[in-house]
Amino acid sequence: MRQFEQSVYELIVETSTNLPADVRRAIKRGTLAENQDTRAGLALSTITQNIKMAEEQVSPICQDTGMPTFIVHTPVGANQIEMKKGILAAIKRATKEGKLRPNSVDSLTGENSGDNLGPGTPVIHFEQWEENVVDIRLILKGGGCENKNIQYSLPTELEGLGRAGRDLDGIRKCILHAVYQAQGQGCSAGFIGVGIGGDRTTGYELAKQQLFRLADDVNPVAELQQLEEYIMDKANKLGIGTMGFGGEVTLLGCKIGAANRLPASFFVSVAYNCWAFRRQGVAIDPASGEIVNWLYERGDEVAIKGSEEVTSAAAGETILKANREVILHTPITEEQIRSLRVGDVVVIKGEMHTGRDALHKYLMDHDAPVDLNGAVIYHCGPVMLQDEQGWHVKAAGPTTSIREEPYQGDIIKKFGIRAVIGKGGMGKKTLKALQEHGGVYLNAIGGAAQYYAECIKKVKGVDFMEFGIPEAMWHLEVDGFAAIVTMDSHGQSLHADVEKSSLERLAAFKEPVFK
Ligand SMILES: O=C(O)C[C@H](O)C(=O)O
Ligand code: SF4
Repeated sequence: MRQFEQSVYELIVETSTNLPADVRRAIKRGTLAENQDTRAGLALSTITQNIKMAEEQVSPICQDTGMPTFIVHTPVGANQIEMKKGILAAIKRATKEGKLRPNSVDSLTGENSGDNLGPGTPVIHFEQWEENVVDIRLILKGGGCENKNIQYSLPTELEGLGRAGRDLDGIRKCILHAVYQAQGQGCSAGFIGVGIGGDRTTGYELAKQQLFRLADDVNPVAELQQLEEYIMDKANKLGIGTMGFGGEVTLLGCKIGAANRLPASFFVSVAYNCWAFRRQGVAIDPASGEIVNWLYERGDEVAIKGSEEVTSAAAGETILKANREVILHTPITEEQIRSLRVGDVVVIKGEMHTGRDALHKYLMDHDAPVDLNGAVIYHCGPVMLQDEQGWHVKAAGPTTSIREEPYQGDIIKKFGIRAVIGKGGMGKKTLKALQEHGGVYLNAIGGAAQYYAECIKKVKGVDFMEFGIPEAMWHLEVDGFAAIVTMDSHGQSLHADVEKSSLERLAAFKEPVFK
């Protein structure tokens, strides 16, 4: 069984660091369909560059390596208990080596187990089959896109689309709405798996199972194939675009499955997956435990570059080309912030401090361990490794900022923070605080964890390690850290604008299509 554990370890590393070929092709199609000189086009170039960097460095594509979920088919008589032990050991090793972020958090105490093991994590589904091979598939789906999953109970009323009944047309409306409500927060352009029917639990399971289909397969059920094509076409007319920046490409894949339901229930469950769509699988010889073959074509066989060649790994360069570029040295003054407008590209040199859910809650009624006057807060939960020289950043992209909405405005004012970096945008309360205090919200490219890790030159220190690695407050020295102003100190928010215009576009699909 020792070899089995090694095989699962290889599966985990491959899944976390190398996007499979079908996903790369979908991203490449998206890149070619997007206007290169827009914010969305440039974000796609950054994503492309990040995918290459992760592959070359064998490091996580995104810092959020998600909830490891295994679907395992075993021959009759195979020892599933031993296999489970092998999977757990492989998870532990991959975490220790920085291929997975410690992501298993006690829901009552908030304590991070540190090794990705704990009640309910990882998720392992075993099923027997009559083949003489072990088939293991793994998906690493991050928390930000998981938060954008949605389940509808038909009939219902939907914003922009009106009544959705218990028929194919009602299902159509739910799926379009699911894409709309995700906006850029799940790191669009995304992939969706849809489960029609089942109960609340199996509906979501069915939705997630769809994500194991190939991105470019053809649905064997004719009406579902038709619906998939319709959704791909119309969702890409919503104008949400990559990272919610507006643009032509909002959805990269749509896979729909159906199961029977109870007479009283009619669920449509949607699993939203970010562009960092990490899933792979291996067939394993049950006797030796060795990998026989990979179940999805591996990414290194497909060049990811789009029409525009992205060659330089120098962070910042790609998104700088088309926009006004402003270099900010920390600490930042109010005057500098007031000169910034939505659409500007900012390049930060100096210090930034990470802070996410646990820290924001804490700072509401405690002092900060460092002076935050003129400071930059980065919504980020990095992957970190420690050796004799100290801490090293292995992956460090932004996390979804909206979770901090209840705290952010107050914290900006209390500590004199000037810039908040994250992704997906924030709400009205934060916008008001930015205006009153003189602050700015900067959108980094979600999932581009290698790209941003390269901008971090030094780890200067850390506070609150008791919150666990992702939630601790890391003090980082950065250079060339580029992000886009999407909320400024003059009351402008790109996120509010895109949300409004995409709702108007959604409403254009109100009339029945499938009778
Ligand atoms: O937890 C994270 O690092 C990011 C998360 O996946 C998110 O999208 O917000
Ligand atoms: S940060 Fe974005 S790319 Fe990474 S897991 Fe979250 S949603 Fe996916």
